[in-house]
Amino acid sequence: MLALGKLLELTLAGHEPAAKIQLTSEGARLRWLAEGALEVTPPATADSGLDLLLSAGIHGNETAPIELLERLVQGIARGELKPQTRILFLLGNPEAMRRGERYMEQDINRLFNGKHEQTSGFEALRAAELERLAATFFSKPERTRLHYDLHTAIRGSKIEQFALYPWAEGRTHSARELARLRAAGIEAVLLQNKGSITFSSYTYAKLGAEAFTLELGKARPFGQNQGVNLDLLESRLRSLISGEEPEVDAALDGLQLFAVAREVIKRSDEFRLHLPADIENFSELPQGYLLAEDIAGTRWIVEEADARIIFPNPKVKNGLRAAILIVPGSLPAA
Ligand SMILES: O=C(O)CCC(=O)N[C@@H](CCC(=O)O)C(=O)O
Ligand SMILES: [Zn+2]
Repeated sequence: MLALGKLLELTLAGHEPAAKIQLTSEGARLRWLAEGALEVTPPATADSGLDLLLSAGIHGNETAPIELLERLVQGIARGELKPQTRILFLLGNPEAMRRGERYMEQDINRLFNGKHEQTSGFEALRAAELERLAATFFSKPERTRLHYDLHTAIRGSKIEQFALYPWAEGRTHSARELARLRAAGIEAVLLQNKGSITFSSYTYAKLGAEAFTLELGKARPFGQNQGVNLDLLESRLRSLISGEEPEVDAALDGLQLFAVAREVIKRSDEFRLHLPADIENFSELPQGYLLAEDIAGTRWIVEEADARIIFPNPKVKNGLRAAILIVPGSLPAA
């Protein structure tokens, strides 16, 4: 196997490879761009016109998606997986990956869309670098741009694999992309209705990519991901990469759609979230339920019918999202 196929090993060891460019026997080019960043260019005669950004490890302890990207990189480096797409593999937060932590000082996934300019430190620099790498990768005109930012969640979930679809002014959510996700095993999609500071929001809003955060199960350490079944996603990614994607059924085939009702923002150290510690994502909350309390008598009461909760986390820093209240959603009529 080509040495650059060991992207995860290189990244965990903090090693810069001596040879930055290697070619597979079929003529695909692997180029190491920076720590945790590998670009794959197919032979010109086999280029389908798709630019595919696959990122994982934006949160360092979310290892199942990192292991998935590792299998894809190794498949390409061994010549088993023959790319017909340009691909950028990004391992988001190498230092946090080495330590098995979600982040070191700051959550990188709250530092995009310019947020990194308002702060300093390792993660701010890395967010700026990730934006640069993505912007350069997606700078070629007249190509199709697709970004999957792969994550696992802190807690269990009533819906195991789901996606968050960013929002941007003047753009509509694509039914075809939703069908593609459904075919990859995604069971539900949360349609965002305002801009955000996550990586997928950046590539969607600023770089014109179709972009998604994918939540693929519960976060566990390296080597302990037997409970996270990524077979369907991996098989669809392989077929996308090799230019053999099966026809995507236009029907969404049971895909559940949700909309954001409200983001619960933690304002102070007095913030209290009134949920059991082991509550699962997508748990339903009754109308009238006192969800949270914060400084100066602020009370978050569930007013929406059929509301559910995702990503409840009272430990986030003040000013950040401590939960999302969601309701059933739909695509606007075509
Ligand atoms: O389990 C949790 O509470 C968080 C899981 C996670 O890291 N989710 C992403 C979602 C990103 C998005 O909103 O698109 C995050 O919080 O960064
Ligand atoms: Zn994550």
